[in-house]
Amino acid sequence: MVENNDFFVEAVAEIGVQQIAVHVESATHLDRTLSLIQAHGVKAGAALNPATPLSALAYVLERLDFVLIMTVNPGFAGQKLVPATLRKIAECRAFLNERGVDLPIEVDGNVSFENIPKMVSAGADILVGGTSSVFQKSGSRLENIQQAQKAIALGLAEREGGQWA
Ligand SMILES: O=C(CO)[C@@H](O)[C@H](O)COP(=O)(O)O
Repeated sequence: MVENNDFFVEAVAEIGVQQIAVHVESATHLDRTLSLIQAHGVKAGAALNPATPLSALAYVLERLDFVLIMTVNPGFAGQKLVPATLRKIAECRAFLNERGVDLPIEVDGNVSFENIPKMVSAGADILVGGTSSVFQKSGSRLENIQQAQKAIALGLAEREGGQWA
């Protein structure tokens, strides 16, 4: 999470990223910053901290390419999942569906092998692989990715079973 968003959008877009998420908590003019991101040909997302309600998305839905639900309070790696965020992922999917909006939901924070199935089952489509999975020290990068893929498959099967429906 950064402040001075527009400065970082310019700097990060220049290095050729595919998507940028801006925190609604640090955006003075969220709609303007999302437009700025898209003007660089980059996908624009709105990030919500764990305690920020989904209603913060209501008037930027038309601008969004994805939603980012923070599942820890941003700041550093190695934190424990904030439990309410699992429910929030499912509620975000319902919030979008109710408004006829089909956007991918990204999740960031303690995306571990244990949490991935729950996150995917709840509706997460994009996972940030940090120290809890892809960069976990106990396995090689390849082993970690394979384990993450198995966890994703489990979550997708649970999602189809309709646990959160
Ligand atoms: O930056 C953040 C949280 O502030 C995250 O992107 C973490 O870095 C993800 O890593 P783990 O939660 O898996 O340690």
